[in-house]
Amino acid sequence: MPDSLLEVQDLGIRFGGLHAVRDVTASLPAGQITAIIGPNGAGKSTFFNLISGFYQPTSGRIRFAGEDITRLKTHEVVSRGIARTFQTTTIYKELTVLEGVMIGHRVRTRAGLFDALLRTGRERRDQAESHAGAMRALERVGLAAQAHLPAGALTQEGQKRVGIAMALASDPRLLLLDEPAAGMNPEETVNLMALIRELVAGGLTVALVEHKMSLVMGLADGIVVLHHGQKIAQGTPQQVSRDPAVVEAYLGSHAHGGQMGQAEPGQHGGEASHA
Ligand SMILES: Nc1ncnc2c1ncn2[C@@H]1O[C@H](COP(=O)(O)OP(=O)(O)OP(=O)(O)O)[C@@H](O)[C@H]1O
Repeated sequence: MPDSLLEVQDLGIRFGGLHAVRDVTASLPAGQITAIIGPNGAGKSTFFNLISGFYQPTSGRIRFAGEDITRLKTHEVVSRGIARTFQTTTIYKELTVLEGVMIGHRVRTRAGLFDALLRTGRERRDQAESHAGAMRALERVGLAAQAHLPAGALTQEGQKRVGIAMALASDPRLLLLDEPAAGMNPEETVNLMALIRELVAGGLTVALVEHKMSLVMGLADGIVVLHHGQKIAQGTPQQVSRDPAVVEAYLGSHAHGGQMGQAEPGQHGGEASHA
C-alpha cells in the first residue's frame, strides 16, 4: 500500500442546517488516481472545496504531505502543492493559450501589483519564470505547438487541456479534477483518460470527481463514495460497484430524480453504474 499524500479526518462543513460534508475520514494514496463519486448533492464538490481551501471546514483536519493544512487559504494550499480544475474552467478566449496558462503560474510567483506596474527586476524575472513554467505545463498536456493560438480557437478537448495546464503550471503534487469529462464525447474522454494516466506515470497524484462511470471504472485505482455528505464506501472499482450500500444510494437517488443516469448503461461499471 503506497503512502498517503493527503489525509482527511472527521472532515465536515455545515451551511446553516445542512451538513454538506460530515465526518469524512479518507486518504489519497501517493501516485494513484482516486475517484470521488456519489449521487447529485452528495457533497463531492464541497469536499474538493474543503481540500483546496475555498471553504473552511467546521470540523476535522486535513493533512497534506505530513503538514496540517486545515486552516490554510487557497493560495497557501496551492503553494504547498495542491492544484485544481473547475467543472467549467473559465478560459480567456481572447488570450493566447500560453498567456492563459501563465496566469496559472503567476499564483506561485512573488511579484505583486506594485512590481508589475513598475516593471521591477523581480517582475521581469517572474515573467520569464512564468513563461518557462507555462511552456512546461503545455508540453505535459500536449499543447506546446498551440501555445500562440487564441484559446478560443481550440476544440472542447483542447480547452479542457488548457484548464489542466493552468493547474499544472503551479507544479502541484496533487491534482484535483472536477468533472474533467463533462461535455466531452467518447473519443475525447478516452484521450483525456490517456492524458491523466500519463500525468500519474510522471509522478502526479490525482483525485477526481466524475459522473461518467466509464471513466471512473476505467481509470481509478480507488474510489470514495459519498452520500448525503458522508462516506459510505471506499475501495477498488470492483469492490465499490458490488457494495450494497452504494447500489442502494444510487437506486434511491435515481428514484428521486438523481442523475446517475448520466452513467452509460452497458459500460463495465458494475451495478452502481446501472442504477
Ligand atoms: N456554499 C454553499 N452554501 C449552501 N449550501 C451549499 C453550498 N455549497 C454546497 N451546498 C449544498 O451542499 C450539498 C452538497 O453539494 P455539492 O455541490 O458538494 O454536491 P455534489 O456531490 O458535488 O453534487 P453534483 O454531483 O450535483 O455536483 C448540496 O445540498 C448543496 O446545495
